[in-house]
Parts: sequence; C-alpha cells; structure tokens
Amino acid sequence: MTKQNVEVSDCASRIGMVRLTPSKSPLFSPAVPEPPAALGGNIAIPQKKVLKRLEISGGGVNNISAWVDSIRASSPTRIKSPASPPETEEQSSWTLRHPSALQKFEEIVSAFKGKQVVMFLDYDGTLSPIVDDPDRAFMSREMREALKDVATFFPTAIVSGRCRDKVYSFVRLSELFYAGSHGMDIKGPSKRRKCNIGNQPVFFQAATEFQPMIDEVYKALLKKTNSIPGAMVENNKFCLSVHFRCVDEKRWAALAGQVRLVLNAYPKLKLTQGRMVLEIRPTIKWDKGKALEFLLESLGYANSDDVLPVYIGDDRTDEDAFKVLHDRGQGFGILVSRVAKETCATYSLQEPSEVKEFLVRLVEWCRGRERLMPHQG
Ligand SMILES: O=P(O)(O)OC[C@H]1O[C@H](O[C@H]2O[C@H](CO)[C@@H](O)[C@H](O)[C@H]2O)[C@H](O)[C@@H](O)[C@@H]1O
Repeated sequence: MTKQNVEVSDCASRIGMVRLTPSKSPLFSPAVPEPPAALGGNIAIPQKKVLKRLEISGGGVNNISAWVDSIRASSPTRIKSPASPPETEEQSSWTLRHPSALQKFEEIVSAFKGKQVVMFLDYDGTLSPIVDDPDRAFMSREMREALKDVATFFPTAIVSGRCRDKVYSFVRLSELFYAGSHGMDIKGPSKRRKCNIGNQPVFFQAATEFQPMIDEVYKALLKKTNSIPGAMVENNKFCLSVHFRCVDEKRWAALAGQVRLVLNAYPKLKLTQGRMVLEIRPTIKWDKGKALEFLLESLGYANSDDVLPVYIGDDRTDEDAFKVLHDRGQGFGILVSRVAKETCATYSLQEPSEVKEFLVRLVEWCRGRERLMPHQG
C-alpha cells in the first residue's frame, strides 16, 4: 500500500513563512511562500527556494521528475555566485529574522545566566565543510580544539546522520556524547568530563530491530546503483545514505527511480532528502529532536527551566531539533546556511568557519567569566 506522510514545519507556518500547497506527491514539492508580513508583505521569496518536506513511506514516489526539479532548485551548489554575492531583498529579510549568531553573541550569552548550557552540534556542513567524498569530510584541527574546549565548560553532543562510529572516527573526542544514525544510536562519553554533570553511562538505540533490514537494503542498493557513475551508498547502521553529489544531473532521475524500486518492497522504511543525498530510515517516530530530548533527560533536565540547549546544524534533519527547542521555548537553534531557508532556528551562521569562530568566542567568554568569578563553575 502506498502511504505518503506530509510533514511540514510548524514553526515556519507559525511565523508566516510558507503557505502550503496540497500534496501532489513528488518527493519534495515546492511550497508557495507567503510574503513576510513583518516587512510589509511585499517581498516575495521565490517559490522554488522554499521547500516543504514530504516523507514518502515505502509505497512509491510517483513523480520523480518533480523531485529532480526541486533538488535543482534547492541545491546550494547550483548557486552560481562569486565569493560574496550582493545580498538580495529575500536574503536580507531572512537575515533580519535569523540574525547572525556572531553579531548577536552578547544577546545569546546574556541568556546563559543562571542556566546550564548544553551544546548540540551536527557534523557534516556544521563542523566539517561539505566535500565530494563523504569519507573525507574531515574537521579542521582548529575546529577540534574549539570543540574540545567547549566540552570542558558544557556537556556537548554531536548529533549526526552518520553511523556513530564513523562520526566518532572524525571527531575523536571521548568526552562528548554522540548520537549517530539521525539520533537513533546514542552513547555518552567514555571519558569523565570536567563539567561534572550527568556522569551516568548513557546508551540508547531506537531502531535495533531494523539493522538486518537496513543491511539487506544496503546490498540491494549497491547492486541497483552500481551502473550509475558517481552514485555512492553509505551504510549508517540504522539508516542509509544514497549520495548523488557526484552523479551527472541527467542521471538523478534514474538514480531516484532505482532507489524507489528497491524501497517499494520495504514499507517500513521512509525516504527523505538531505544535501545531495537521499536518506533512508525506519518509519519510527525518532529523529534528532527526540535525541536532543533524550540527552537532556539523561543529563537530568527533562522538565527543567534551568537548562539552555544550543543546537547548531545545517540540514533539514536538524530542523526536528530546532523545532523541539522552539516548542519548549528554551534555548536556541542556529542554522548554518549561506542562503535563505525555511527554518525553526533563531539565529544563523554562514558556514563551518563561522561555527568555529562562534565556539572560540564562547570559550573565551567562559574563560573570562571564570577569571571574574573563579569559584562559580
Ligand atoms: O547529520 P549530518 O552529520 O549532517 O549528516 C548528514 C549526511 O552527511 C554526510 O553527507 C553530506 O556530507 C558529505 C561530505 O561533506 C557530502 O559529500 C554529502 O553530499 C552530504 O549530503 C554523510 O555522508 C551522510 O551519510 C549523512 O546522512
């Protein structure tokens, strides 16, 4: 049976960013944007730039070509731009709504007063720049140092679509929490942290029963896609990624068709879209937002007003976590993006180098505060 789940960001509709069109069944179809009311309602966000998100369970993608169109429209790599293109009206109205976390640094840290800050960071596109080869998405040494320093002040978690072991092999900091497979595989620090909170062992896997199915689909996808040059399938333990960053655009539809064919036999798996990647996951109600809530609970902050979570991420899957923060009315989401995007995040940063700058400033701020108040942790 074909079942289509339409999942739309609540925050975006609440803040008046998009008016949703009825589903016409492509994998990702464009939403019709509403002019931002706060700015007089006269600035139109081009329709193709704002996408509503559809998740298609096992059944079938009927309109592959609409999906390919939406990928073309939403792919940042297709923006033909010089290093600093002139800012469009659309971009500046977006920046007003999601100001730079660097420019608003003082505002952000002023909210830290009396709270336990917990840091959550996505990996690809946030801590490491996007590159063609997923196996070579290394983080810079400076980023690693900044992350290590941040973790001495605040409990810090990496929340990634990748397999947990893989993301650990890139980060190599045993004092952090890691949530791999889009949050379905969570493990606490193996090393005792200086900031002495929640030192109970943490381990949780939300989708263990799906692993044999994921392995089976991985093998099937390898076979079905090996004739498409540049296509790559990545096994992330409880989910899969089918990469098309290096696939000729003319073959995107063929690739999506092959993926669809395989998935037709697995109604318990769903397909979503990331940055030049198709992501296949179990249809369970678990995502990066749930992982964030789980980790806050593990740290003893389930229903606490004393906690301030900060989540930094660049991808659609990070929106689930931004939405949790938005709905809790707690903490801040920071979206890493150079372009205007529908988001539940409060602030923005343009790229991983700005994330590093933000982390470094945070550490300097913590050190300064330590000097002023040496006895207050
Ligand atoms: O949640 P994340 O940590 O952001 O993981 C999401 C996906 O990231 C990786 O793919 C992305 O980065 C690659 C390396 O820069 C790039 O080649 C690819 O086009 C991007 O989609 C990772 O390989 C995927 O498995 C993750 O699902």
